[in-house]
Order: sequence, then C-alpha cells, then structure tokens
Amino acid sequence: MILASASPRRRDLLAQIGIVPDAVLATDTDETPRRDELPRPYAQRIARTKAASALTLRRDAGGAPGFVLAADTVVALGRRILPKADDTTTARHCLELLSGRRHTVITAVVLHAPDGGRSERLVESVVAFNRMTVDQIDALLAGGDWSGKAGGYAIQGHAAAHIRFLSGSHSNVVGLPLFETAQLLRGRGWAV
Ligand SMILES: Cc1cn([C@H]2C[C@H](O)[C@@H](COP(=O)(O)OP(=O)(O)OP(=O)(O)O)O2)c(=O)[nH]c1=O
Repeated sequence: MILASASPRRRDLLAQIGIVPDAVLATDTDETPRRDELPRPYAQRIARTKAASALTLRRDAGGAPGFVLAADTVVALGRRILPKADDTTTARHCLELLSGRRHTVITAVVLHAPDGGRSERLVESVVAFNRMTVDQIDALLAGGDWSGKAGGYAIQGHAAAHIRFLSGSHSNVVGLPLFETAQLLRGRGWAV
C-alpha cells in the first residue's frame, strides 16, 4: 500500500489500526481552492488529485499495482474553507473566527485498489470551540502545534483545552477517519 500523504498524523492513525504502508509518497498537489469552491467538493477534488498523482508516480516508477490511499482534511465555517495555517497570522485569524463557534471538519478519503477500482468516502465531524480570550489564543499560538494544520489548530494538541464539543469521528478531525477508512479497505478486499 502507498499512503499518498506527507502527514505524519495519517501514518500514525493507520498504524493505530495495524496498517503500515509499504511506502509514503508526498504529492506536490496545488491545494488552492477554486473561486467559490465549496468545502465538500474541494476536499473531494484535492483527495482525488493526491491519489491520482501517487498512482501516476508509482506507474512511472514501474511499481506493481497495489492500494493507494489519499485524504484531504478541511475545516469549514459554513460555506467558507479555512486555510491550512503555515504562519501565526493565518493561525490567529482562524482561531479568532473559530472562537465561540461550531464548525465542520470534512475529510475526503480516496482509495485506489490494485484491480483499478476506486472507492471514496466523505466524512464530517462537528467541533465547537469555547469562546477564547486574546491571552488564550496567544498561548495556543505559542504552543506551535497549529503549524500545517487545517483551520490553525490541532484537536490532538493544546486546542483540546478549548474544545467543548465534538460530534462524529475524532480521527476524522486529526486527518483520517479510521472507521470509514477500514470500511473502504475491507470493501476492496484488505483484511483490517
Ligand atoms: C483540524 C485538524 C487538522 N489536522 C491536520 C490533518 C491534516 O494533516 C492537516 C490538513 O491538511 P491536509 O492537506 O489534509 O494534509 P497534509 O498537508 O498534512 O498532508 P498531505 O497534503 O500530504 O496529505 O491538518 C490535525 O492534525 N488536527 C486537527 O485538529
């Protein structure tokens, strides 16, 4: 199996259910949303692109057919896609928007099977942040675990101290919904 993701979280989550990919391929996918693109179609498009790129890379390298798994996680505030935070300004902006509100975390999972078949799932969780003070947001930013995370926070990190509600899958928020991923794999003949 190839995991088409640079995310160490996805590797750890897969390991949690006993799956160790044979290779990890970070694809060079342009994750810029299209104009007026909505969160669900966006997550699906990006996950499909990551999977297709990994498939092409593997074929070009003459690799034998196998499973290719890709995912994309998006933090959505209504119809709005929050960015993946790569700097404190972006992370602060996200946290100010999320403070005191509920939002949706969407992960699109795409699985290519060795026989050429493809399966997909779109999984959603609802997360609610308590209202945060400026000092609390500053402390979260100082923690640094927001870096590279959709919406500028990590539920598995310091932000958990401010999350009062989660409905749905926790692993979905961290980057790979394990129950649904296991279902996809079983459906294509992988014994999970
Ligand atoms: C909301 C949230 C996101 N995240 C992570 C999951 C994803 O790794 C990341 C969203 O970006 P993604 O583009 O889904 O993934 P990535 O950039 O880490 O890796 P790749 O594109 O190579 O597949 O944010 C958390 O770890 N915790 C959280 O609470």
